Order: sequence, then structure tokens, then C-alpha cells
Amino acid sequence: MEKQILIVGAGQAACSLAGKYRQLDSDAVITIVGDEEYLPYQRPPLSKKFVTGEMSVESLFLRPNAWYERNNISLISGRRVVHIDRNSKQIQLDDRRILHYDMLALTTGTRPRVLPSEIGGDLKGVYLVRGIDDAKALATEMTVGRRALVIGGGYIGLEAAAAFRSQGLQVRVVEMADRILQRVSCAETSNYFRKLHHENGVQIYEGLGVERLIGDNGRVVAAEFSDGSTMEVDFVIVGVGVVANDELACEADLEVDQGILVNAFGQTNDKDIFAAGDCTRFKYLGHMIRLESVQNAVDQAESVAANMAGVETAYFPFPWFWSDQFDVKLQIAGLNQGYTDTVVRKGAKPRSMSVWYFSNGRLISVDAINDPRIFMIAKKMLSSNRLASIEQLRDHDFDPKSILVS
Ligand SMILES: NC(=O)c1ccc[n+]([C@@H]2O[C@H](COP(=O)([O-])OP(=O)(O)OC[C@H]3O[C@@H](n4cnc5c(N)ncnc54)[C@H](O)[C@@H]3O)[C@@H](O)[C@H]2O)c1
Repeated sequence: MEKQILIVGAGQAACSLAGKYRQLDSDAVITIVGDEEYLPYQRPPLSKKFVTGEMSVESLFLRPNAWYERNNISLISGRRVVHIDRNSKQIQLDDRRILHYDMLALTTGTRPRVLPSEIGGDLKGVYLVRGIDDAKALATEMTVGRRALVIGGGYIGLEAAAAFRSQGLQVRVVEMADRILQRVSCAETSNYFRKLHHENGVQIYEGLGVERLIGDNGRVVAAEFSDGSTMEVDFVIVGVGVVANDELACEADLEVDQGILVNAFGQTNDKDIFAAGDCTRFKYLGHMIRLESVQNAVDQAESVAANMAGVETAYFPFPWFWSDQFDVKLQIAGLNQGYTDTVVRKGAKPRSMSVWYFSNGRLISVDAINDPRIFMIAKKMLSSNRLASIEQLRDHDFDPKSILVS
């Protein structure tokens, strides 16, 4: 009997895992089950070029239909897995179908946090940006002059703000924390993006919470804030973070803690159940992290595929991210979690700069803003462990590349 490989969740990690597994085992039966009706697709453009109509649904697909056929990978779309029975090694779908597995991979991703209905989170005109259907619904609001309120000044909120402003809407962002991007960057990077948004006509309010959204006939028309002020709005975009889809794993008695806990091989506490991508939480440089990025979805999934196929492959991530806002590209190498010092350097081009993050004297991460050269250098430094020091980087005549060529 061929080995049965079942993958639950049909996003970037699932696609990478299935493709890699097939390269290593031409006989296994590989099945992906996903609850969306689309072929697995890339999410980063949703809050950018997809919502502005510059990309079609088809152009989001990670692979064409023919790829699944050619690689003999079955895709069950539009179906949820509702139960895992670890004793009989079976999963149950929401149409009552039962599928057997020899090895199971969970690539269930995350979902956006929602605003509670008590404060108006369920009013019409309040949108999340997670899937194609969310972004399609949001795109219907794209009319010049309409007043958008963005709740949350993280990447989702700021990218959506930039996309909507560039299409001529009036955009305001409200961020509960003291500054935008506080969870992911230092004050200098936040300052850069605050200024960029202001220059482009987006109003940002920091340190302000949303008390409630006010509806009229079931549709949002205004918002009331923690300082007692109110604002009329035509629609609202909510980008207040994500939670891991780990309930299925939890119900199956797998270890979860704000994500499915996996070891360096992507294995859960059941030796035949693995997990990869945004839904996982694992140890990285002494911290437990969830790495919500395309890089992690691809690399971790490929390492998991190898382990499932019996080729022992420990995963050590080299995290990198990017964010496009207006004409600015932020590229991030490494993770700045637990940083103790930063060095800010001006870039060679106007409006370019980089922020170098250190933890107790050791370089851990770099934000490169409109500076792809520095991003490449930082990536190489961090992956080869040839790291520039704080003193070197404080000297603005020092070329970081010299570390790599010496
Ligand atoms: N370019 C990229 O890498 C990219 C782009 C989009 C999304 N993502 C990822 O998608 C996920 C979701 O993004 P996100 O921006 O929603 O999450 P996030 O956690 O990065 O940002 C959410 C922001 O909302 C704020 N917030 C929370 N509750 C609030 C409230 N009630 N009122 C006002 N502000 C509130 C938080 O302080 C935070 O700044 C993240 O993992 C993110 O990294 C990445």
C-alpha cells in the first residue's frame, strides 16, 4: 500500500510541503484539504495590488491546476476538517467523509482577530483582510473620496491605508499603542512610516483606542474613540493582529500554546503529525515564536516534507519579510525580538535608510528601507554569521559589505 500523506489547510505552506514531498517520494498518495474554494494562493498582495484591482484572482494562485494533476496531488477544496482521530489515524471532513492518513501535516495558518460585536465589529462595512473573499468585498469600497477608517497600525493596516489613499480615498488610521508598528519595529522605523503616510495625506492617530463603532440600519457610519471623540466613516478596515488556527490540534490533544508546538523537525507531540507555517510555534534563539511570513511557510514546510519522507532535516529559519507602502519598500532580515540597541544609518539614495538591531552587542536584525543592497548584505551577514559590530556600524564611512569580502 502506498503511504497516505494528508495535509490540512491549503495555503503557502501546504503547497510547498506537497511539492517537496512529491520530489522525495513518487509513490505516496498526497491529499490537501482546504476550506476555501480557491486553489492555494499567495496572501501578501491581498492588502496591496489585489485590493486596488491591479492583480486578478488567477494571478494570486501559487500553482495552476495542471501542477496538482501533473504531481498527482489531490486537492479537496471548500471542505473543513472537523476532527482528527489519532488512534485510528483518520480525519473527518465537514461533509462526514473520513480519510485515513499514515502521516498528517497541519498547515492551518492564522485568522485575523475580529472586533467584538458588542462594539460594532459585526456591522456591515467593517472588513478584515485575510482571504480573497475579504479583499474582494473590501475592493467594492474603492471609490474616490470615501472615508476609510483603518483600525490597527501594523503591516495590514498601513499597507491597506497606502493602497486606499493611492486610489484617492480619505484615510485615517487609529493605533491603540503609543506608535504604529510598535510590535515589529523600533521607533525610528515607526517615525519613517508615520512621516511617509502623513506626506501622502493619511492621518494617523496613535495611543487612541476604539470605544465602539456606531451603526445606522446595520451599517457602520461613525466611530467613537477612547478620548471621547467621534469620527464619521464610510467603512472600516480591521487589522488588529492574528490568532493561530490551532483548535483542531488542541481538540486532538496535541500540544498548543498560541500556536501548534513543534520541534526543530516540525513534529508535534505525535510522531506522525507534523505542522508548518504560520500556525506553528517553536523555539528560535531562546524565544518561543510564531513566524508569520512567506519565508517561514516555504522553508519550514520543505523541511517538514523531508522529515516526513524520512530524510532528517532540522529547520533553522533565516527570517525575512517585506512591506510595500506607497513607493517605499521595507525589507527586514532577521528578527528583532529582544533587541537592546539600534544603529540608524542613512542610505545612499534619498529617502533610504537602515536600522540595525543588536541584542547585547550581537547583530540580530536589519530594517532596510528603500535599500535593497543593504538588505542583501544583511541577509548574507546573518545567514553566514559574519556580523558587523555596533562600533563599525556607528561609523558612517564604514561599508557593511566589507565584512563579507574580507
Ligand atoms: N508585509 C508583511 O510582512 C505583512 C503584511 C501584512 C500582514 N502581515 C502579517 O499578518 C499578520 C496580521 O497583520 P496585522 O497588521 O493585523 O497585525 P499586527 O499585530 O502586526 O498589528 C496590529 C496592530 O493593531 C494594533 N491594535 C490592536 N488592537 C487594536 C485596537 N482595538 N485599536 C487600535 N489598534 C489596535 C496593535 O497595537 C498593532 O499595532 C501579522 O502577522 C503580520 O506580520 C505581514
